[in-house]
Amino acid sequence: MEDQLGTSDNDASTAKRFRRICVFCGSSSGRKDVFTNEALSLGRELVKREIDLVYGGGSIGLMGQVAQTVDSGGGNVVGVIPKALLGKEITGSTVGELIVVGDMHQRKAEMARQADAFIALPGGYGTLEELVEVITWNQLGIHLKPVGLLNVDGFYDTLLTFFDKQLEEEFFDNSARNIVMSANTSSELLDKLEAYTPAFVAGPELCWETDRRVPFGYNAGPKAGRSK
Ligand SMILES: C/C(=C\CNc1ncnc2c1ncn2[C@@H]1O[C@H](COP(=O)(O)O)[C@@H](O)[C@H]1O)CO
Repeated sequence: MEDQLGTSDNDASTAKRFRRICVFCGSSSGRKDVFTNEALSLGRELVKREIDLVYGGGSIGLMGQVAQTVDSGGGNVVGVIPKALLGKEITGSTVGELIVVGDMHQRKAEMARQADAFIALPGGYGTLEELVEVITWNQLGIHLKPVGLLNVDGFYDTLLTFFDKQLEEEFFDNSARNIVMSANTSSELLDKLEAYTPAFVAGPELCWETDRRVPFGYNAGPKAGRSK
C-alpha cells in the first residue's frame, strides 16, 4: 500500500522493514581508510538484507564506494543528482538508475520520497546539510522515517554531544532527540533503525511539497502527529 506521495507502507507487520534506504556521505573519502572500509561494509550489509540504495548519484568519494558495492553485490541503486553537478560529482561511469533533477531541493525531496530510512556516513558540509534537513523534516512531521548516524571511528561523537547539549538546554525535547540514532557498525545501526517506532499522536502535521497536512512514511495514519 502507498500513501499519497507514493511512499511505500512499510509497517512493522511486513517481514522486511525497509525496501530502500537513503545514504548521505562524503563526496570525498576522508583521511582514514576506516571511512572507506565502513562505506563498503554498509554497502555489503544493505545487499545482505536486500535493501536497495538511494543516494546522491555521484561516482566519487564515499558516495561512489557505497553505490558500487551495492551494485556489484546485485542490489538496486538509484542516484539522484542535480543537472549542474553532473560534471562535478560523476567521473567515468555510474551504477544503477540515475535521476537527473533541477536543483538541490528536488534532489533531497526525491531521495526522501524514495527512502524508508536515512543513514549518514562521514562526510563534509553537504552530508551535514542533508542529514540535518531530514532530521528537521521528521521533527516537523513531514516524514516519519528514522535517521541513523554511522559513527565510524567516533566521527560523529562531537555532533552527538552537541545534540545532547541542545536537548539539555531545552531547545527540543526527548522525542526530537530520539529521531537520531547512532551506532559504530552498519549491522548495529540497521538493527536500531528497524526497531525505531516514531512517537506520534493524533493531529495534523506539515507537508512541504503540497498544502496537504499529512506526513509521509511508514505507520503514517491520516491523522498522525508528533507527541510531546
Ligand atoms: C538547498 C541548497 C543547498 C543546500 N546544500 C546542499 N543540499 C543538498 N546536497 C548538498 C548540499 N551541499 C552539498 N550537497 C551534497 O552533499 C553531498 C556530500 O557533500 P560533502 O560536502 O562531500 O559531504 C554531495 O553530493 C553534495 O552535492 C541550494 O538550493
